[in-house]
Amino acid sequence: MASSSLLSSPPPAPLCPPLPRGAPTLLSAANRQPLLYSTRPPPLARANIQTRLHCGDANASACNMRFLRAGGCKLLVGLSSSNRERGEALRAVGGSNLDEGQEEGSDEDVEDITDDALRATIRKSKKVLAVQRKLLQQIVERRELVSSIKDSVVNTEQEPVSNSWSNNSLSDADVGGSFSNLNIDSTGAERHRTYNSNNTGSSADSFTQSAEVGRSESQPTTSSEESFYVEEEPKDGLEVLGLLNEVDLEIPQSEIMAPVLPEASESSNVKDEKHEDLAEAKVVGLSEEQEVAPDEEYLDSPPLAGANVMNVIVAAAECAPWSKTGGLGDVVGALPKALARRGHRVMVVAPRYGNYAEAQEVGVRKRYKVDGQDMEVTYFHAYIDGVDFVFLDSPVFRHIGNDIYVGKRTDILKRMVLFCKAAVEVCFLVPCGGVCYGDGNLVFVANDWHTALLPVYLKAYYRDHGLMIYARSVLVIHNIAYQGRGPEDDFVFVDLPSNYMDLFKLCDPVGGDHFNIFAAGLKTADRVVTVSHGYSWELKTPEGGWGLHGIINELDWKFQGIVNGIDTKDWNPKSDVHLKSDGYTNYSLETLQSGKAQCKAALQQELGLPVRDNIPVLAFIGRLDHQKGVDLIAEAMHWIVGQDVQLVLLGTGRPDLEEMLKNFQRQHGDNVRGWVGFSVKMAHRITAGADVLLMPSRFEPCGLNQLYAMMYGTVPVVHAVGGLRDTVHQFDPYGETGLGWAFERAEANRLIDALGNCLRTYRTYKSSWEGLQKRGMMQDLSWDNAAHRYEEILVAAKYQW
Ligand SMILES: Nc1ncnc2c1ncn2[C@@H]1O[C@H](COP(=O)(O)OP(=O)(O)O[C@H]2O[C@H](CO)[C@@H](O)[C@H](O)[C@H]2O)[C@@H](O)[C@H]1O
Repeated sequence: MASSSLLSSPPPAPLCPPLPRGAPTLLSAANRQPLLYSTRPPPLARANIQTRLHCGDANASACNMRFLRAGGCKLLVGLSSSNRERGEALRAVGGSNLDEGQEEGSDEDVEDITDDALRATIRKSKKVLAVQRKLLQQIVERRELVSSIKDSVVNTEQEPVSNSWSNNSLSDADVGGSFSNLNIDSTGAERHRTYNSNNTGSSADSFTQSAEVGRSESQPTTSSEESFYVEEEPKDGLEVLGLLNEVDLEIPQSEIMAPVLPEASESSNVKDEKHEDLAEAKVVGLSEEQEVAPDEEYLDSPPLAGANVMNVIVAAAECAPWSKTGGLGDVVGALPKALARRGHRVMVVAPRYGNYAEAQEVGVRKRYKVDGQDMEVTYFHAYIDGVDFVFLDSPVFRHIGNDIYVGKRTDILKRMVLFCKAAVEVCFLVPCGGVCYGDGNLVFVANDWHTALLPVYLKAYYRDHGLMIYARSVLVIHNIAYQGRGPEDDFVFVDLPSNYMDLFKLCDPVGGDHFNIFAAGLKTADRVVTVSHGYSWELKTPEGGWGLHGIINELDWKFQGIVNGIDTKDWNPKSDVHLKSDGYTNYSLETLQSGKAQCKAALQQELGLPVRDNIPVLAFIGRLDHQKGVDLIAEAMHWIVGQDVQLVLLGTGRPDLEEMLKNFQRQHGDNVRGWVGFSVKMAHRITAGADVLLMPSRFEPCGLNQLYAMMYGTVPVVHAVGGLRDTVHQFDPYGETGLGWAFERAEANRLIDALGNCLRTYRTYKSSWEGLQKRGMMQDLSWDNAAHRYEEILVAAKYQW
């Protein structure tokens, strides 16, 4: 067994010298301020990060402190001289987190600072307390409402004639329906909670939910126990106020414990404060003069990860919108934002393939050895939608653009070696918002074979040496067909001790004895995820596991499927930026018929097809390769062109398939368009303008296009495999249920059967068609559900030893 040979071998020397924990090692070129890390992982993200600043330049220091305050840090301010300007600068940052640590500053300065700091802290605390008070009020009001509802129900049963409900025109649905309870999907998994904002006041469920906001998880929901909370209020209040009176201005617990994200914009700050406030909501008694009008904005905060808040670093070869060749880029561009919305501190690390306007150089440089050559990496950073995007710049990545996997096998391998070596250290090197992530409470999320070396490096360079022992790794399988296979000699490139070779060795009928990067990553990661339930099952079969099924079966205990979500900001017909010109229009469920008809006409016009509203427009979007089954469409072409339909294909990939697309257009110019290329704009426009999306994929780990299609009222016809089986439920004309057509075998005649039924429904059964469209659009396909599932995996990894 690979693992036993690893254990019996002497620990290999670290190839990249690890950074000693707790040492002030990292200097940002811009600021050159040593950053100290906490030596124990805090219970919550960044709970006890301390940073010591030496204030040379007043404005720079103030600026740094803004960052640090936004990052929830406790500042220990070292004053190197006293002057008015510096005092002003310090006041400008609010100073609520200022601490002692005056090395040479005058008492006057310090008093000013501490006064301001005290005032700011009190102001902030008042705001927090006001929100908490409002929450309690809501709890009480809703409890009263619920008990009055219960009374009414009892009265109804006792006095059927004088029914108080009928007076209020409230049905049963009104009582429990404002909060749609946990939706259970076909696998029995919890899907989502949704609130009906118009009706929260009358919902028992919404009452429970609101009450939970102000409680720790273990706290019960019965009314007697709720009153227990109320009785506890004064004690909490005293605790909070006591904190304010402490001379050394320790940060109030509410600030320390809350997940806080670095400052980027006003709006994100407001959101962060909301998180703080609600996460730590405890009720305190306030005197009249202490009362502050609660800010309504604080109250509609999304659910938090609570005590599960972690530091998460997502590493991937591509990240939309900066780099994307397919679904991996989409996932890496969107999932981190959903995790950040839950309160985690989240970073995405990706190579910098071009000049990205949003990202600024952070001034840190580091050299790594790859194949005996020194390669320098510089780091660029942008903070967007609550996520730190860190791009690694090196000549080997530069100017690749979207041709991410260009070059020889060994060139790609070396790029990924460099990327993974640098990515595993990014938590020490890049001061996001002024503070590095550090290695406490940290989990890396690696994606596909390109970053499967990251869990291996984490182990070989660090954990085997007693370093980064609290950091964990999760590996996500987006597509097992690409594994980073090569001859065993490739091992020299990955720069690992020889006893690690066992992890990479694989023998299968396809590759014989070979070197396999995905295999090593799967064995080393603390948890493994794949992107749908269907695919998680298929991966364990010889047909679906592509040689890795044996390993996947062995690691079943740490393996799970989570269906991808979609970025509902990017892919939303209501707001899609690509539908704002050239005759296209945004539309919603309410304007579906007119909006979609307009988009269809605009698409036909843009592609030079006859503009006809009664002809069904079929579409295919995807990589042109064996996986996507575009050749099945080719086989069915003779039938398709006889159906009075229009067909639009957008794709790039294998040259022979690209040529095939061009030929389709040449041969059937009146009805078929084959667009060879990669165009995000066209992908959006086709999704909006088409009536039907074809996805005859031979295998499909999850598939995003069918999800996008359903969001846009475009009905999918798919091969029932992997994530397509999970997400496209077969239309049942009798029950008027289902979302599209899913055929059982990847064969042209099956595709023809399914498409035939689909076209018949489109032409003959208009109301059924509309039902299909609407059911698709009404689903909650957002990443928020999946992010919750990922969070469970991250926490499981955290407690994995
Ligand atoms: N020519 C073109 N022009 C513009 N856009 C194009 C395009 N070709 C493809 N795209 C876009 O690329 C994405 C493709 O995503 P998919 O999930 O369908 O497939 P992919 O196989 O790349 O992803 C892999 O990873 C994802 C994420 O986990 C899994 O869903 C999937 O099953 C797995 O194969 C979509 O956003 C699509 O619009």
